[in-house]
Amino acid sequence: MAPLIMAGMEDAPMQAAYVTFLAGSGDYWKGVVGLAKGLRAVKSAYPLVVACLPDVPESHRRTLLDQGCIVREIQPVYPPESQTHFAMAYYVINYSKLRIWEFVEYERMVYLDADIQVYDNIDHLFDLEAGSFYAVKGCFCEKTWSHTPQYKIGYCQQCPDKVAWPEPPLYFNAGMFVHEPSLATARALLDKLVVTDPTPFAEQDFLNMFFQDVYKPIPNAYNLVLAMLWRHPENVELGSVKVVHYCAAGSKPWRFTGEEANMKREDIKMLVRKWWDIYNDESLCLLGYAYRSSGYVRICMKHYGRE
Ligand SMILES: O=c1ccn([C@@H]2O[C@H](COP(=O)(O)OP(=O)(O)O)[C@@H](O)[C@H]2O)c(=O)[nH]1
Ligand SMILES: OC[C@H]1O[C@H](O[C@@H]2[C@@H](O)[C@H](O)[C@@H](O)[C@H](O)[C@@H]2O)[C@H](O)[C@@H](O)[C@H]1O
Ligand SMILES: [Mn+2]
Repeated sequence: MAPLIMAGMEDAPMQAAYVTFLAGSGDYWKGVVGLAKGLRAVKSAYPLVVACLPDVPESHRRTLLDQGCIVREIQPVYPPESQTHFAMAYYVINYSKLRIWEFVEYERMVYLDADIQVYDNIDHLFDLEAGSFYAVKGCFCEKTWSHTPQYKIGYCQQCPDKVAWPEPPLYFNAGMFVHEPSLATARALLDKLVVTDPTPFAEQDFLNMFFQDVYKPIPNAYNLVLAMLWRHPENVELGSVKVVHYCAAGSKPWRFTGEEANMKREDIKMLVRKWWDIYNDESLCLLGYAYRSSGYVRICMKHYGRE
């Protein structure tokens, strides 16, 4: 039987949204505020959903609501007990990202880490063909990968011809990806997680394994992992980068000191300044932006003869 489609529903816009993840009472909320303002700056047509763990303070949630975010509390997801040492101890909380597959009010979501900024409109990602998992290929050259066989032989998928590696599966950075929420997928992820030993890159390793057969790489411009600037500068065209991922050690703009390795580079300092320009731009606050972009301001200015 043909699905019931109400008149006019056949061309209803797809329910889609950007989504990020916020945990703890630390300062990552500043990353989310920056991201919300950055998406407004590039005139994105989609909202930003924030999947918040219960430990995110009310004051931080209020700030995100004031920035027009849709705040959704999620319950934590923990990996099975193990002796695994994560590349970063706090990576254990990142498994909670898996909850975003439960946001089934959306057909399509673009996930962005809170330490990401969007500098060019990427709304077209929502129109990618359904059925695949889209993300940008990671890089194995940083010391954080020293536990892996590919690091030990100097293999990286960003320069696959440099050192031979027999048919490696492609591996994405899980700071940004396009996905399709589904309760069946959410269930399958959690069922698989309970029987999968944790590994150093936590949910990033797990997602790569789970979506290995449907993963489709998208260009580096959609998730510039900062280490690419010094590890594979030949693969980076800074002028055409759409999304910057401040994941290199010491590069989080809201706690930037410039002390860590590579943080005195001019391109890094420029990208951190760019992030702050957006974060500090009052015109991108929800209220200012809404009034300015609606007719409201024009009516007021006409009324007071200031148009
Ligand atoms: O204290 C924390 C640590 C991490 N995160 C979230 O988890 C994501 C992944 O952590 P992070 O970006 O630091 O990992 P990286 O990409 O730098 O390896 C962050 O972007 C945040 O969205 C958070 O909300 N609070
Ligand atoms: O929990 C594991 C994390 O793994 C990823 O971060 C890492 C990793 O990708 C390394 O490849 C890089 O060397 C490193 O810089 C980067 O921070 C994701 O960005 C993050 O969201 C999260 O999934
Ligand atoms: Mn990140």
